[in-house]
Amino acid sequence: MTEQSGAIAPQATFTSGTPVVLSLTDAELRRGERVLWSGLDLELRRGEFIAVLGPNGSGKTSLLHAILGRLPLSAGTLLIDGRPPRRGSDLIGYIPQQRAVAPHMPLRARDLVRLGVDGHRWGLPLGSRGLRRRIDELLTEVGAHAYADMPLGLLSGGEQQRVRVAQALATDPALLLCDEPLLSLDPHHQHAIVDLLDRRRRAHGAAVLFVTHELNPVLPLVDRVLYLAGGRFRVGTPDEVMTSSVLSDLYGGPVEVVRAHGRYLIAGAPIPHHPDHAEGVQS
Ligand SMILES: Nc1ncnc2c1ncn2[C@@H]1O[C@H](COP(=O)(O)OP(=O)(O)OP(=O)(O)O)[C@@H](O)[C@H]1O
Repeated sequence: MTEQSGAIAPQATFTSGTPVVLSLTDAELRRGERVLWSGLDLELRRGEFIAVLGPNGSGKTSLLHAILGRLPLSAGTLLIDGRPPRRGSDLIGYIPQQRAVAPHMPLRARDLVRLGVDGHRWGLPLGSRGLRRRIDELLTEVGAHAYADMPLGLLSGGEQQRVRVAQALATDPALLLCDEPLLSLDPHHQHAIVDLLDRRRRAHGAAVLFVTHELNPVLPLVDRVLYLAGGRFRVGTPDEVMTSSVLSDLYGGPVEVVRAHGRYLIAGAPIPHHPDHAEGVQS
């Protein structure tokens, strides 16, 4: 059984009158012959935080790619701020899954953030002084200014992740898509990244769709959970979804969920191997 931490109750930053940023209606996504999920109805409002959980291959990253306009739905509709998705939208900030950066790669932290600032810009480019100021502001916001001129490949995983967050915030997005941003970070760095995202959500009303295998580190922020498994899904508050009966139903086998001290302890989900998990245990 694995233990996941998180003790504070989430404080809603949105109401039913808050604008909807993302809406999926009767959405289906296929990859090849396989239906990853279907019949998905989901609305995400400004300031709302949804954790996306599910075993390997259940279609979590593919959902983000559909929202980014990289993968078309096979059925249903997907709207971002009322319009169909398109690549490079200023409305979306994206923190992709971490990949190793070669130490000799000449890209500095500020270069990566610059891609976020002017890679999206349609209008007049920022003057070089304005551009530098904006990049400095973003790096300062995430506490990464000290290593602005360091090659990315020489930064630690946690430092790189801060820089990726700065890049994702560059256009002041209404929607943040985060693909396992806490992977391989120690609890201190996990907390720092979660805190950055939460501050942005509260100060700017960004909605967050957060793909993760570990719910507890973000539990204080989570308004709802979208759990994908075996081509099916459940959406609801953590207490509605993270139950033995819901997860046993989704997995088609016995799963035990215990809530203790504001944490979920889960055992028995029949998942394929994942590097971050003990066998047979799932968040
Ligand atoms: N380019 C592709 N062409 C065809 N199938 C693909 C492609 N990329 C991914 N898939 C398949 O789509 C399925 C869903 O992949 P996806 O990466 O969305 O899952 P995931 O839930 O994010 O998994 P993980 O937890 O391992 O990151 C997988 O079975 C995968 O093999």
